[in-house]
Amino acid sequence: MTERRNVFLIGPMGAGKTTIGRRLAPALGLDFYDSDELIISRTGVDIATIFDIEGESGFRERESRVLDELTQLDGVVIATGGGVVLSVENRNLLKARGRVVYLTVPLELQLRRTRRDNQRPLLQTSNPRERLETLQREREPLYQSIADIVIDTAANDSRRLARELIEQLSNTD
Ligand SMILES: Nc1ncnc2c1ncn2[C@@H]1O[C@H](COP(=O)(O)OP(=O)(O)OP(=O)(O)O)[C@@H](O)[C@H]1O
Ligand SMILES: O=C(O)C1=C[C@@H](O)[C@@H](O)[C@H](O)C1
Ligand SMILES: [Mg+2]
Repeated sequence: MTERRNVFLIGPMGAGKTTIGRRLAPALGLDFYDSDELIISRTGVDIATIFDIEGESGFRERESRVLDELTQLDGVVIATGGGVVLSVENRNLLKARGRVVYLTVPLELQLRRTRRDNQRPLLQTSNPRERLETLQREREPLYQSIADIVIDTAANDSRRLARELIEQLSNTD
């Protein structure tokens, strides 16, 4: 078990990692970071552009560097990218340096939540439903393998979800 106060939010696109992390951090008196947003602000371009120029592997390298840096802090909530669990090094860092919260979301809701913006290059396909299903099949065991807490976000109210999460975190101190 980690000595750090850190909380790491993992889960697929549209699970609400960014949305809930923003609420959770001030409520816990911790600082909030979003790894996707940090990558965007450091490179000065959006994630789709990074995928275009460097491929997914270039993005994954950036993501691993940012994750290593952020998880060395103490007292942070980090909203990770949906694919962060693909690398065993990332999974080990997350497991060792904080408590890991896996946010789950049913497919229909996930589709609805991700439909609005086109910033997610992996969903720029003719069949986003199939893509989300495939990604989830591949990643579900990886999310589960490092999760300390699993929360279903289908209740659809981020304020209540943040409260529920604070409760669960205090029970697993
Ligand atoms: N609990 C919720 N209730 C209603 N809407 C939500 C909830 N959580 C997230 N949303 C909405 O779903 C969309 C996606 O949420 P968010 O960006 O937080 O997901 P994410 O897990 O960070 O995804 P990504 O991995 O792509 O960064 C946003 O428009 C957000 O407002
Ligand atoms: O699920 C994924 O692989 C991704 C999720 C987003 O958070 C971003 O990190 C990027 O669009 C890739
Ligand atoms: Mg996010």
